[in-house]
Amino acid sequence: MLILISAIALLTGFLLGRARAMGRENASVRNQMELWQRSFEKRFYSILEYASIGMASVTLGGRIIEVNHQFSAILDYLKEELESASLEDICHPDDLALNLFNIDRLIKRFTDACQLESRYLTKDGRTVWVLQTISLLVSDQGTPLHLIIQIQDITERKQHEHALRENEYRLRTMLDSVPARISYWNRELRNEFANSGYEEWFGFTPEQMLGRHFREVIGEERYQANLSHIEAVLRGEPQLFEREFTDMRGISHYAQITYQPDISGGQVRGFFAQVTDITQRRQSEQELRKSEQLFRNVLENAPIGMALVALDNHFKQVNQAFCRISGYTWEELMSLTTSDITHPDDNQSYQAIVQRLKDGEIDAYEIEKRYLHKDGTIVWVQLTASLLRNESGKPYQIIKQVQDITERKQLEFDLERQAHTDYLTGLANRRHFLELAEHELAHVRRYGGDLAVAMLDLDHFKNINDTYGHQVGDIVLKTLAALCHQMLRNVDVIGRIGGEEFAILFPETDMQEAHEIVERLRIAIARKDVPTAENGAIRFTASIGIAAYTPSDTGIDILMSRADKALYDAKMTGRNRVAQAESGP
Ligand SMILES: Nc1nc2c(ncn2[C@@H]2O[C@H](COP(=O)(O)OP(=O)(O)OP(=O)(O)O)[C@@H](O)[C@H]2O)c(=O)[nH]1
Repeated sequence: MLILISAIALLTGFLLGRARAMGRENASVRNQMELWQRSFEKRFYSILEYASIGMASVTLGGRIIEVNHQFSAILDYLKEELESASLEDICHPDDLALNLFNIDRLIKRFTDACQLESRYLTKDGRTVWVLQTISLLVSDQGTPLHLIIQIQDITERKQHEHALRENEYRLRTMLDSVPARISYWNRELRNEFANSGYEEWFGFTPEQMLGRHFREVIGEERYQANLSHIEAVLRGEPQLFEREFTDMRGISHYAQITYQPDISGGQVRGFFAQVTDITQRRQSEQELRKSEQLFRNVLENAPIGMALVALDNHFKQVNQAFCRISGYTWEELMSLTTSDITHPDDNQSYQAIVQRLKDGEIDAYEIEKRYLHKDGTIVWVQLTASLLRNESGKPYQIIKQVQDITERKQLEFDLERQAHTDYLTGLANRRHFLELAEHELAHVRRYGGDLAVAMLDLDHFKNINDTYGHQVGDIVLKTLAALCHQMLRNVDVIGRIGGEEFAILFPETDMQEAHEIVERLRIAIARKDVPTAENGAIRFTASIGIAAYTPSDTGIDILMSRADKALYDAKMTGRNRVAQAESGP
């Protein structure tokens, strides 16, 4: 009501003042005025009471005298509750001081009214943002009477503004944390946005970038270099290119640049620029290329064969040395697998070890194996294989290094043969014969079966030597070896165990069979002509003792010594004959 009265008082005061000034102050006018005053009173009362703006009449000391409906509605109070409250009760504590300061300025007449956004508290403590106008009501004499406070609820707008600011803040924080320079340029090439990345390279903060021309930011030279891309993006064509450049600190970078047009309604309004530092990527790409080149060079020029093989055994890459070793061309090998060139006898064991590698049981292996050269010959190789894994540790290829060791292998075989063989006759030497015989005896003792041994000694060999010479004696020895080879089975082992002493091992043979065989051999020997240069053909004979295995032959020496005894008997009973050993030691 006081607001109303105050407003009417102001208005009637104004009208009466005007009437006085016009010199027409008389009773009828005064009456008329009072009528107006009453009429206004009624109309303003309803207008102000139900105005959409909250209004309050407040004493100069801050006590609320009267509020309209909207004022109490905004603050969620009953009108009566507010009319006994003070400004301190409803102002937000953080805004109270400013409000009191402004009221003080009004009272001191430094200003007529003050408008500001301020926070109030509702009855239940909620914060309400209002647009607040405070004005001072003064008497005719100019004495301050009351304060009139008008408030408009702007909480929703403030919340939107706050949300917008939050979003902007988040977006900028996000864009500032992106490891790239991001900016927006309008058609006039003036900057409208830039993240903080530009400062490091070009020396401009995002704020300093705003409104600057593209040329000014990146410099004339770079601007000219990029002009064709700028023109293209302004035609609506997205751009992607790379540039090497030095930043303001003298550090050189390799950058990938994208320009994305901002098109609206078919018109290019501007473009987004994104500059990504790809220096490290470029360096690692270059290093990778270098190491790949190096690897290729090493592979190609390596003196040993090298091959990259897929897990399905297909060749993926081979060098010249590998082609030489295998006899196949690069193209041929690319359609072959390692099994295709592996000797069939080695393939099974080879595949087994490759499988262990693929299964991750082992990371590398080294073996000697046989390849089949394209021309069908056997190539012995020493092969070293290592598993290659991808970045996630999964096996994906095998790298193989292959050395041709055929010559070395041949030498080894020759040496081994020499170590086992009698140089004159080519038969097994004493040591090797004993090894084989011992092995055979162990087999029989374990699994059962027959085994016989014959000891053979040339008769009066000394006479042959003495009569025809040592050379003829050698020929006789070789002739005997050849005859044995000719007449005995492949499984029989023949050894020269002394000067003119020989031993023959007959696996799976009993005494009777052995006897028949050596008897035939004895006859053949006796009938064999040995041609000599000076004396025509000569003949020689041999005495043979045989022993068949019995369980009491616990070692080959026992079995052989029984055969030796029989040989002695054969010698003693006239030579050129076969004698059987008694069974048992
Ligand atoms: N030509 C030649 N003679 C050898 C070789 N090794 C041993 N002899 C000879 O073989 C002869 C063996 O003679 P003896 O042990 O007396 O036996 P033998 O003359 O055959 O008489 P019996 O065995 O009793 O029939 C010796 O004269 C040896 O020099 C050899 O490699 N070449």
